Amino acid sequence: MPTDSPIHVLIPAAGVGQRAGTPCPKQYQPVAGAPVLAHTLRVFAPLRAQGQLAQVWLVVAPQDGWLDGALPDVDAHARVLRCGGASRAASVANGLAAMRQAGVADHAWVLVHDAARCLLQPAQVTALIAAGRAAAARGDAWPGALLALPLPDTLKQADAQDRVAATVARVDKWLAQTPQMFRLAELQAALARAFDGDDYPGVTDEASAMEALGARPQLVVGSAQNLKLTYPDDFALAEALLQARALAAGG
Ligand SMILES: Nc1ccn([C@@H]2O[C@H](COP(=O)(O)OP(=O)(O)OP(=O)(O)O)[C@@H](O)[C@H]2O)c(=O)n1
Ligand SMILES: C[C@](O)(CO)[C@H](O)COP(=O)(O)O
Repeated sequence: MPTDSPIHVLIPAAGVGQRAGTPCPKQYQPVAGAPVLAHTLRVFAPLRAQGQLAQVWLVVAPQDGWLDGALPDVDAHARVLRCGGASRAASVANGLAAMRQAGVADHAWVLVHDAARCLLQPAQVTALIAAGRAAAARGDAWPGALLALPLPDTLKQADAQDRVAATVARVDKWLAQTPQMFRLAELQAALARAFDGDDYPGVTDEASAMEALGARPQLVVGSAQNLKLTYPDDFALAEALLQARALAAGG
């Protein structure tokens, strides 16, 4: 299979953001002057303009009533798929099926990226793409790669009462981030294999589904700034980081 297959981005954005406690689904919450999702889409714009990316696909919930108001120009940045599912994995699986129906090749690369990680930077995407292609070029079975962060803190294992049961060696532990890069048909097959008729138990990211097939995706050092906005405090941090970047860029 060609290592230089077209590269697509798939952004699952069909969650409700329950833990964030925002008045709207967190991907539509304004941060530093724009909805979280607008910042996320903006990361991929220069890569598309340079021809590194073929298309960005955005998965929202079928009943989403926020997108058109929050991002009236979304069609300029992404093809919108209103096929979100009950879980992140279901939204990704539905998005992949829609991409294939739309004619995207089986061997195309797909970079799955959380809408809620709006602090990703284009250089990290470029590094990930290089690692994914290198995995294919060296002949890895089910080649792929993901951004991740070596664990920066001491890791504790808890007992049922939240007391420390053990200190776990952290030298080989990483925190998975997104984007995660795999070939479309291989990721689709991995998710189909994980489906139990209702949901995708144990599939908390794309790599976990691929690992169950036997894949050994390449870990690529991301950044602590590539955080997933999950809890209320995360929004103030994102606001500060985005404003600092705008200032540094002279904006
Ligand atoms: N059914 C779902 C659930 C999540 N996501 C997306 O997957 C990403 C990561 O998920 P998470 O941070 O857990 O988002 P939510 O599910 O919205 O958050 P919560 O679990 O707090 O409700 C988000 O961009 C979210 O919109 C999705 O597309 N479809
Ligand atoms: C995919 C992910 O962002 C990798 O860290 C994470 O697993 C998503 O978890 P969530 O609980 O669905 O937010």
